[in-house]
Amino acid sequence: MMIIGNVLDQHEVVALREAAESIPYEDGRKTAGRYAREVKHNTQAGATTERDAILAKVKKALNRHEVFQSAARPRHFARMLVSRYRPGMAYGTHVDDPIMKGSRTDLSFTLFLSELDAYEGGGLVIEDAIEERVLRLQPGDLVLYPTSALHRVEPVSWGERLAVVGWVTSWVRDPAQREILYDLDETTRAIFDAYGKTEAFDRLFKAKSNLYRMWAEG
Ligand SMILES: O=C(O)CCC(=O)C(=O)O
Ligand SMILES: [Fe+2]
Repeated sequence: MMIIGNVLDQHEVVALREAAESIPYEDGRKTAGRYAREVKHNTQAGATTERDAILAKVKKALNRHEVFQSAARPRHFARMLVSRYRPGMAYGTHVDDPIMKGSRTDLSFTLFLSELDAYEGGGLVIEDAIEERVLRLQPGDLVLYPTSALHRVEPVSWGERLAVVGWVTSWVRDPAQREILYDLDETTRAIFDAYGKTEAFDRLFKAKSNLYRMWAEG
């Protein structure tokens, strides 16, 4: 699990939030699986060109974001939604579908759009083996988490919570392998910054690239 700050800058967040405020929403149960449907009480933007323009901007921001790329290694986005919670809405404990629109879902993300003082409640709660984490992030910040995790959205008691949620099919399916590649990205960058493109750098970068190729699926 990872929090990635400033995926959108303040200017971009305001523009996307305003766009998200003025499009039509429909019952979120439309895209929920058999059991998740029982506990999903929210709305999501219907398929309009305005919604698609919002999602395209988010996709572009994620594709140019080095940390997101290094952590998620997206092959593509299986699905993206603009979601809206108003008072009384919540999404109870569930797991997301393993396959969406014919693609395996490896990682889920929530990109928060609303100001923290624009709603009460609405924390994203993610369970791991040891504890539950409650996340309520600043607009423009994103949490990336394994799609395998149980999670929920706490009831919104006041205001409005807007977010873009999405699912990534990763080139590298195994989280342990993704972590090794992420560490090697960080290390190669640090060695390059400190010593430049030395022979040792070339050898390390070659090893990283070869591991990536070995593990990449598709
Ligand atoms: O809105 C969120 O933070 C997560 C929503 C969610 O779990 C889902 O749409 O499957
Ligand atoms: Fe979910």
